[in-house]
Amino acid sequence: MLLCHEMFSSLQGEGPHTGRPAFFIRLSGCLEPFCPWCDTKDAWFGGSPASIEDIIQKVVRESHRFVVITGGEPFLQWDDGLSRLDRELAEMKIEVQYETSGKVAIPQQVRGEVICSPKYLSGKWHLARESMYRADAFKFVACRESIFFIDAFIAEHGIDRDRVWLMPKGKTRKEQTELLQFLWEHCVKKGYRLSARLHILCFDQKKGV
Ligand SMILES: Nc1nc2[nH]cc(C(=O)O)c2c(=O)[nH]1
Ligand code: SF4
Ligand SMILES: [Mg+2]
Repeated sequence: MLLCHEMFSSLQGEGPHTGRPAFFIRLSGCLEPFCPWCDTKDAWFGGSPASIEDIIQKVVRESHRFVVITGGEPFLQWDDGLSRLDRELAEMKIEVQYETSGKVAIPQQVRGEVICSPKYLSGKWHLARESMYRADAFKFVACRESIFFIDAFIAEHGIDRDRVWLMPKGKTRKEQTELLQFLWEHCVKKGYRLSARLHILCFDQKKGV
């Protein structure tokens, strides 16, 4: 069983697969330190139990070949069923992408693609050491105030810049658009990539998209 906050079909709004149709599984539960800008606070606690069979049936019914597993922090439930879901979707040749903060160690044996979005809070980064080695790409929620710390983190860890996406901080279309030009100019300077949060540009503050 997995504790699930919501499941929905939408477009992947963030990172390397932006614009791609996807089935989203938002698992419940996150851990401290919580991010004040979090747009999924409702997923921090609680959730409804869903069996792996039910989840797979939903993916099949919606005919999706691409599944995004997010949260909350999805890897909190790795040993409670997520490892089985990961294996079964891989066996069905359904592509899986994880969205994680990396605050809990990303399991080294995970088969899906892992997009890690490290969090800078109270003057430090909150990333498990193992997460650094397993992440396939890094996505940073950025704004004018945090850009210095993000650059320093990327340089310190020698992260390949082709694996770095900057994404504007902000829950509304207005906040997003105000940052895009600044972030793009910074990406050009540093050799990073830019990601909008396309679902917010498309749907603004609508839930479940
Ligand atoms: N459309 C859409 N794309 C997303 N990519 C990552 C999301 C997330 O909440 O982790 C997300 C989300 O919530 N919606
Ligand atoms: S790690 Fe993600 S889900 Fe958890 S509080 Fe931060 S933004 Fe929200
Ligand atoms: Mg989201």
